[in-house]
Amino acid sequence: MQFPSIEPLGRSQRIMLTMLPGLALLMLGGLLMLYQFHAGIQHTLASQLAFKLKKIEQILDQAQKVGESMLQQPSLECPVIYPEIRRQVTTQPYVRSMRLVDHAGRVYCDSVIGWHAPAYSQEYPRAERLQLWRGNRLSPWHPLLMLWLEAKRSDVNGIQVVVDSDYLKDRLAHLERDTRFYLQVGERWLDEDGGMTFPPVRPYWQQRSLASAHYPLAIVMDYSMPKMLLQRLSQEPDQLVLLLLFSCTFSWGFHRLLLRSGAPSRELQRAVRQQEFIPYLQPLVDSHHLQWCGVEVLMRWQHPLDGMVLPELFIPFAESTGHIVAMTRSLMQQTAAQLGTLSLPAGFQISINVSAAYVADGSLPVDCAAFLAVFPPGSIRLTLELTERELITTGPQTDALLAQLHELGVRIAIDDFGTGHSSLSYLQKMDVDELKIDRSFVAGIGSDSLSADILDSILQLAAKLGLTVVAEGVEYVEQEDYLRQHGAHLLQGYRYARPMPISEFLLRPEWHNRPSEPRTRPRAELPL
Ligand SMILES: Nc1nc2c(ncn2[C@@H]2O[C@H](COP(=O)(O)O[C@H]3[C@@H](O)[C@H](n4cnc5c(=O)[nH]c(N)nc54)O[C@@H]3COP(=O)(O)O)[C@@H](O)[C@H]2O)c(=O)[nH]1
Repeated sequence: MQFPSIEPLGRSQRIMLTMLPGLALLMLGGLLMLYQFHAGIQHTLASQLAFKLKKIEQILDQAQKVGESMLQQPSLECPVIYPEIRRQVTTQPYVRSMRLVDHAGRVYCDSVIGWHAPAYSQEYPRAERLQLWRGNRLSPWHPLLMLWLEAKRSDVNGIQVVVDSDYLKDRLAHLERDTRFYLQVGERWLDEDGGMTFPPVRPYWQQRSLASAHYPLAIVMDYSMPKMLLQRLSQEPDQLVLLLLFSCTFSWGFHRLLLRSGAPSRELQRAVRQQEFIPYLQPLVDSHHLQWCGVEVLMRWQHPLDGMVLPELFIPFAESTGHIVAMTRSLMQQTAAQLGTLSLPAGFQISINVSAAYVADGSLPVDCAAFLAVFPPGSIRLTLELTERELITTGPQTDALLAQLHELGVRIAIDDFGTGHSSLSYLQKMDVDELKIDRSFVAGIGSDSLSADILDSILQLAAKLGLTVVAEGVEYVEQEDYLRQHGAHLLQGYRYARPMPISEFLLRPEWHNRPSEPRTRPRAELPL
């Protein structure tokens, strides 16, 4: 027969679950950070473009001013104007040369060679406002920017004001390797190094441009956003570190929140699912040979945050809310699973505490049958300790249940016998096999005559009724001697061992039928 199975959330599942919100936060934060960096970079690029355009426009403004001042001269006859043209070219910044053009389209006056200029006006015919030249006859491979100003007068068509590309490239120059700037005039491009070239097509590089409102030119930049983002990240790692820390803290907080599911009742349900209620074993010692002959299974709560929690802190609440049934069932499953594979001494007693709620629940015989089925038939003595702490309803239903249990071979013990108000009435009304003398009576041996009298009466009563007597709380050899002499069958207490995890219990030598070290009562506690 199988126990109804409990499927707790595995450790790895729990870890995954707690990591998820942290990861989600990390991703969201990462995306936000990237968005913020992206927006910051775009803003910087836009300002750089605007700044560079402004600088180039300033150069052209200056060139225009110089050209216009020439066109306003009363006579533009070359011999007359030439000295002034030369003076302007040598004194004004940026302007490398100026050339006057007549209505026939010929350069008739050149700041470099005066009025003897042959008609080398091959760049002229298009007469565009702005032209990027590869060079001129004097310096064929040195790009020049020509600004054309129309004269609107009868003696001259206009003036070409030529700007040296060195000034322009200086304005385009940029230190960062992940961006390149170009000046675009018509179909031609001037790069940061002063070369005339198209921006190369590169994977993952993008282009952005800003056209001038005053001149037919644009500043174009190409840039690698992924590289710039990476660079930004490496320059400002603090944000990433902060985000990581924040995500970890968030995950950790969520983990704690998961463990503390709020209401105590839900906390118990969660702990049952996680199998946090684990069995501890305390040996039962045969009073005749003083050998370990059984165990009492005691519940401990292995709380993930609070550590090992003792039963008195949670059992009363679990009993009052009914959770004790699922908790005890889980304890029985774990005990059966861990002890069922061992070869236990014949008649090995396994005592389990059962609360009134479990008795009333009706599932006890099924769960006990499942427990017994794990062991070889007849190999163990399963004993259910019914505590006097809670009132167990006696009557036909309880009688039928006890009969069912007895049929299965399960024994019934009255725990903490003598402390409750109904000890004797239980004996009268219920078919009981064992009495467990409360440790307060054992503690009184040799020191408290009233306790000793009650103890004697319980022992005599049990003998008369033919019940097994277990004395709990045996700590000293004097108590042991007394109980042995007065007919207690089984002894339990710190004298032999404290409750311990099953793994530890199996390592103890006494388990292999070797007697434990005798422990004598300290002098101060010996009776006078
Ligand atoms: N319904 C259930 N009740 C349970 C379960 N497991 C435990 N309990 C009850 O909780 C009470 C406290 O139990 P615990 O802290 O485990 O204490 C047990 C022993 O450690 C203690 N003991 C044993 N020997 C000595 C000793 O020599 N000196 C000394 N001071 N204490 C000793 O006694 C407790 C065993 O009690 P009992 O069950 O009455 O035999 C306690 O009332 C448990 O019943 C559970 O699974 N379900």
